[in-house]
Amino acid sequence: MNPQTFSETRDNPMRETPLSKLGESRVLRAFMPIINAHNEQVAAAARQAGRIEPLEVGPGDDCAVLAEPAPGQRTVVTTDTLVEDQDFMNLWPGGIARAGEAGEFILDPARSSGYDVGRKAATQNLADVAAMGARPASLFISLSLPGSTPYGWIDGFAHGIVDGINACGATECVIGGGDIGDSTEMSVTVTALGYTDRAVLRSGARPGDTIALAGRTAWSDAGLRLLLNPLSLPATALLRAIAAGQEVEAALGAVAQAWEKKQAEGSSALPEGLIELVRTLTPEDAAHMIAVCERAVESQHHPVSPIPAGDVARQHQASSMLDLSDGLVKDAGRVAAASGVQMRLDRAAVDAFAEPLLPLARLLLAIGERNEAGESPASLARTFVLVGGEDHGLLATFPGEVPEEFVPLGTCVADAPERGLSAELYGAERRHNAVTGAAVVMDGRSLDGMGWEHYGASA
Ligand SMILES: Nc1ncnc2c1ncn2[C@@H]1O[C@H](COP(=O)(O)OP(=O)(O)OP(=O)(O)O)[C@@H](O)[C@H]1O
Ligand SMILES: Cc1ncc(C[n+]2csc(CCOP(=O)(O)O)c2C)c(N)n1
Ligand SMILES: [Mg+2]
Repeated sequence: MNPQTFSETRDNPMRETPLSKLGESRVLRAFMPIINAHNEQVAAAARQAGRIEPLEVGPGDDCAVLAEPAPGQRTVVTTDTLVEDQDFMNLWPGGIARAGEAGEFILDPARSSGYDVGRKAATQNLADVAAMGARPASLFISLSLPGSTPYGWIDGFAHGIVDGINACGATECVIGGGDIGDSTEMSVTVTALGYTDRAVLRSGARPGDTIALAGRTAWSDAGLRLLLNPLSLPATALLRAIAAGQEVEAALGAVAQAWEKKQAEGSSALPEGLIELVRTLTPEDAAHMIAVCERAVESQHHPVSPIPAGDVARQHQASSMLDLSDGLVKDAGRVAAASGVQMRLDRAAVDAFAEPLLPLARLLLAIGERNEAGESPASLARTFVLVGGEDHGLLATFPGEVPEEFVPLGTCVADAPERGLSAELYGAERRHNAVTGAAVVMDGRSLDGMGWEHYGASA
């Protein structure tokens, strides 16, 4: 997966040249046309639609000058940073095996390219803007990169930002400017601005509102787990061999040998669980499993947030909204805390999101993924849905009709009195509420505490 990334496949004579050999102004001279071409496209579309062009002054001066928003519009602003080895890796421990030309398997770990980082940086900031019920208007990009970074990385990054904007459907969003500077590690900070006539906050959810999700969840986390597990390489090589019709024992022999060669030291044997699993697979099963793996890794590298759904949610009177970056339970818990309600998730709806990930959960269990909730693929796939972050779907609550972009996931109920709501509001609900004081509940059990935590571990 993610084999030849954008910058690696493009014919660019400066591709391998380190930034330190080029200097800031030459880097910017090469980088800016990619940004300007995108801005020009957005401006042309605005002219054609009879809208005001978003940038009065684009990149090149001390500041950008943004066109005034329409009367009554509020400006929303957010910023987010991606750091090497915390949010992406230049070289991951695992990845998906590729087929070589002679039918052999290439067991090289995945790399995050500049293009991948650009896609992710754009999406995570656009999602925050959309989660306020706003339309993204502009991005500002700060790049801190070691001088050894090849120019191809930054060229790919610019294309990744532009493709990220387009893939998410943020059609009115321009790139207003940024900064580039030397650093010991790679880090990328994007600031995003957007406009709305009503900001949808986390604090507006009320008892009786329907909880619903637009876009994906769980996939990016499943992809992360594959990328972090070195055994994903021989495991996916086996799947490819079986999918291609190779006899299972022959495939096991060939992949075990290739994997042994690849490992300089340490244990190189294929896990028993993996051997057992692949012996049960038909070529069709293996083909399906590898397709699910590819989609998951693609979701980690290139998450796509349904940006227009943020505006739709606002128009459908969404009472609260946020993007899922840290996992359903953790992020729903933020709405619960801000709104003073309890979020009750519907098990069947959660399982419907988990179902397509079952083949990947089976594979991950076979290569040693720990699953505290039990050993079944179903419980691991459900865990991806509950704790998986970084797909940047939009989680909203609706007092009335749920727009078709959103899938219902549960209901807000009155909170326990000790968490802030009055006894009158809480009322009869208390008798049905098996877990008082919990923010997020499923099947009458508190799910609080699950999710991604910087400076901590993902539960
Ligand atoms: N260094 C900081 N200075 C000021 N405010 C901060 C700082 N770090 C975080 N915050 C604020 O804390 C809140 C939570 O930040 P966080 O980055 O978790 O946002 P989020 O939307 O929950 O996550 P994500 O950005 O992944 O969607 C935000 O309102 C943010 O503005
Ligand atoms: C190398 C590597 N390790 C771990 C992760 C997982 N991860 C990083 S940040 C985050 C939550 C959102 O963060 P923020 O709130 O800062 O947007 C998650 C789930 C990754 N992507 N890459
Ligand atoms: Mg957010």
